[in-house]
Amino acid sequence: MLDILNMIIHSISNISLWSVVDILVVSYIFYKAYMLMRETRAEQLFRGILLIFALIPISYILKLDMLYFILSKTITIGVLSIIIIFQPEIRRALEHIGRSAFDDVHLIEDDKILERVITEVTNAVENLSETKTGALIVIEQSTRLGEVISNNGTILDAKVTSGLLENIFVVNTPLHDGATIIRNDRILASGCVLPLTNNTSINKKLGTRHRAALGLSENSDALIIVVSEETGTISLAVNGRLTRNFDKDKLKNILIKIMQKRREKKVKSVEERVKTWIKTVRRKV
Ligand SMILES: Nc1ncnc2c1ncn2[C@@H]1O[C@H](COP(=O)(O)OP(=O)(O)OP(=O)(O)O)[C@@H](O)[C@H]1O
Repeated sequence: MLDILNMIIHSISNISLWSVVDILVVSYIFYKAYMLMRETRAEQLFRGILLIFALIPISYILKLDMLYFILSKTITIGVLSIIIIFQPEIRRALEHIGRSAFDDVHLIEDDKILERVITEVTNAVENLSETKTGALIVIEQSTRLGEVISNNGTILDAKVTSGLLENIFVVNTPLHDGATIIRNDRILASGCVLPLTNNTSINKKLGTRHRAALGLSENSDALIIVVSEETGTISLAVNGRLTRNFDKDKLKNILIKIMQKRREKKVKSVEERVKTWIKTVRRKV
């Protein structure tokens, strides 16, 4: 016991300033990773890994050779298995980091243009709902959806008008199947295949159109509007949540609000970055 105590005291007395910085950086990364995984199925697994990480040095210090051997091997094999099992979560986390690290390019800056685009979209949605024409409309924000578009999508690059949107979804026309994607004030592509959600708690009556909307909202910050072919119900999927029973005005207000908020967040973060940069330069001069 005295040996162990001596070893701990010796190790602590050998800690340098760089080791402290190292520990702080690693702790910060672990904290951020935990925050990203919170409330996902990876959370419990992450806790398990932390426990194993904590037990490895303890088993080493206490000379529990068998336990130490098993735990260290578990970590090596475990890391590989985690990458395979949690590929969607890891991808989402990396996209999230990428999104906050780089400037957003697909946000409508001008309020008049934003209002016009959303008015055209919501007018179309109202008419599609009245005629019970199934539709899936994606409004891109900062997550680039190029990969989704290249999945069978047909590039249109046309001005957003309610007439064109309604026309796209007319049954038995070539582009009515799949999603239509709007980038800025342009209808970028139609007939796009979206990723389906794995969420098992979604209403069993909802089919693949709604599942596709929810799936994309889990993987991006896009706003996805669904018009049900069966009931004409208007739904909106945002950030992994599907909200149903919108009318035109409610939909218009919420879309404008979310898009303006996203833009303010961007302006703020750019301002903050510039301010920090100026402060650093001043300090150095
Ligand atoms: N992965 C996908 N990406 C884009 N669109 C899809 C995808 N899967 C299905 N769809 C669209 O949804 C249509 C099928 O809708 P389905 O009836 O299964 O969905 P639903 O959620 O019950 O909607 P509705 O209430 O309109 O019937 C397809 O014809 C296609 O246009």
